[in-house]
Formats: sequence, structure tokens, C-alpha cells
Amino acid sequence: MKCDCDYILPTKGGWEHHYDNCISKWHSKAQYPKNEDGSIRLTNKNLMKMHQDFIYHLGLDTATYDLKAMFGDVKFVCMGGTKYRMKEFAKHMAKVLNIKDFEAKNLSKHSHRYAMYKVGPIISVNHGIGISSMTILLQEILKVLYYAKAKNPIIFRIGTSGGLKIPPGSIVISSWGLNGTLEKTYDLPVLGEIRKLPSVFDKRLIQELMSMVTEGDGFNTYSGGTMAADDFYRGQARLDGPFCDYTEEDKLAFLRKLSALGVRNIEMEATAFAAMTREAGVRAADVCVTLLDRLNGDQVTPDKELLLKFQERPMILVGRYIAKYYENNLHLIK
Ligand SMILES: O=P(O)(O)O[C@H]1O[C@H](CO)[C@@H](O)[C@H]1O
Ligand SMILES: O=c1cc[nH]c(=O)[nH]1
Repeated sequence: MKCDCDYILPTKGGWEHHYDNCISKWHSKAQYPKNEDGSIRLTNKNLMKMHQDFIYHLGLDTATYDLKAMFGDVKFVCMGGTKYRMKEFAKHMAKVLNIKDFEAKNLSKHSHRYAMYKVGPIISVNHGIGISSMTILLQEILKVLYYAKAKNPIIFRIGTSGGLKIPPGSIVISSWGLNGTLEKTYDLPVLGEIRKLPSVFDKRLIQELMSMVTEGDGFNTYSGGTMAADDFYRGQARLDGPFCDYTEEDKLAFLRKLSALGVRNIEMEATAFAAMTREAGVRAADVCVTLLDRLNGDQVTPDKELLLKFQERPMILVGRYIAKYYENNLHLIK
């Protein structure tokens, strides 16, 4: 049965369609719920009945903080695993946008969970490791953007990953996320039932980002599928975890199968990141550097200096995109 949902890209050879029920059931309600002014329209009516909302993991709330004054001008949210990377990204963007006297102040320091910085129209925030840590942060960011009435925000994840058949240090811009059972969905149990949320990224944003690539970059940038594993070790077919009950041949056969399906890299958030941003009607892109070619090994061996250099690459590309956006509009930055 063919699904009528435009959330799904055409399937590649060999794909089975698993979405027959879920699309119409869960996604007919969630097609780009935006207000006319571009602000997010969250579909949860309970939010409107609440006098005060404690956004617990960010250490913010709607009564003590004027979220509109703090975040109403936000145009871009950039997230990535580590606090260090996101502080560096905030500093990088201050330079790129020529924002003088930028002070990297952690706006969510009361929560002791995540670190969030604001530089001009950009929130730079870390999300920790894996889907559950990332989705808590993402959902709270979506609520902040909603209360702040931020207009047409775009969300980027700037991350790291393991590559498949591409040189370490390459960038992959994800077209879709693939879960651990090789479906293009984020599977979330809700009230005892699995919901399968399609995990496809905004095609136009991918093209716009690809147009930012220059010959002088010194590294390759690809777009392609991204597997989001629920584990760093067995979940990514590694041989070097504390547990392993398959052979090296099994591992390589699996990685080659992923590659044949169009997967270019493996990380731990892409499915949920694609699915939740889509559900909120927010454009988003997952831009990751590869730290190694998984066909050649499992251990992440580059030294600290090279790892940091690799991690700058998604920052450079996304920074260029944001700079382009403000090319003739620097006056819009408060
Ligand atoms: O570098 P970040 O953004 O944390 O992303 C990748 O690195 C972590 C694992 O080391 C996972 O979160 C994976 O998705
Ligand atoms: O192999 C890798 C490297 C970084 N992050 C991952 O999730 N996997």
C-alpha cells in the first residue's frame, strides 16, 4: 500500500514501506503547524491552560523570565553534543557576525544539565549524548521558541559521527535518519504503543547548505542517509565494546548493507531530530563531521587537536549559512 504522506521520500530499492498506519494516524494533524507571522504553533492545547510553565531542564520558566524579551529575536538554534563545542560555536558566530563585546554566559546554568548561550539571533546549546537527552532539550527549546514567538526559526545539529566509505573529516548533511532496525522512523513508545514518526529532513535546507560548500574547504561534504543508533557500541556494530556476540564479518556485512542503502554516517540522534522538528513545523538540518571510516575500524584515534579541528567543520559550514542569511541584513541583529 502506498502511503499518501508527503513526509516520506521515495523509497530506495529494497525498502519496505512500514508507514501504512502511522502516517495517517499521527501525522495528518501535524502538517507544518505555523502561525501566519511564522511563529510556532504547538498543537498541545494543555499548554494554553497553564498559568506558568517550568522548563525544567533549561532552568527557565514563563513567570520569572520574559522569554519574549530574551528569545523573541531568535532565528537560528544550533545544538550539538558537548558544552565545549557549543560555547566555541557561540564565540565563532560572534566573530562571524561581528558582534562586539560578546560574553559567553550560560543561560541555563541553574539547571546544571545543559549549557545554552545566546549570540545575536542564535541560540547555541548542547544536548548531551543520544536521542533521549537530545529530545528533552529539543522539546524544551521548542517551548522556549513558542513562548518567545520567535519567527521562522531554523534548527541545526552540528555533530560528530562515524563515516561509511568516506574519508575521516568529511561532513555529512543528513537526508534522512535510519533507526536501528533499518526504518526511516523515530520509534517512540507512548501510552504503551509504539509510534513511528517519519525521520526525513527538509530537502530545501539541505540544498541551501550544500550550496555553501566551496572548493577551498579542504574537506568533502556529502548529503546522504544517517543511521541513528541507540548505542555507541553494539548498536553501531562495534567490536570493541564490553559485549560482542557477532563476528567481524557480520559487522562488515552490516556496515556494507547500510552503505548500499545510502547511509553515509552513523550517529545517535538523527531520527528523532528529523521527526520532532518536522512535527513542530520547524526546518532543521543535521550536519555532522565523520571522525573515522567505520569500514576501517571502531576506535576513535585522531588526537585531541585533530578532533577539535574536525568538529570546527560543521561550525564553519553552518556559520557560513547564517552569515549569508545576514549578508545584507546585519542591521536586523540586535
Ligand atoms: O558529537 P555529538 O554531537 O555528541 O554526536 C555524536 O557523538 C556522540 C557519541 O560519541 C553521540 O551523541 C553522537 O551522535
Ligand atoms: O563512530 C562514531 C563517532 C562519533 N559518534 C558516533 O555516534 N559514532
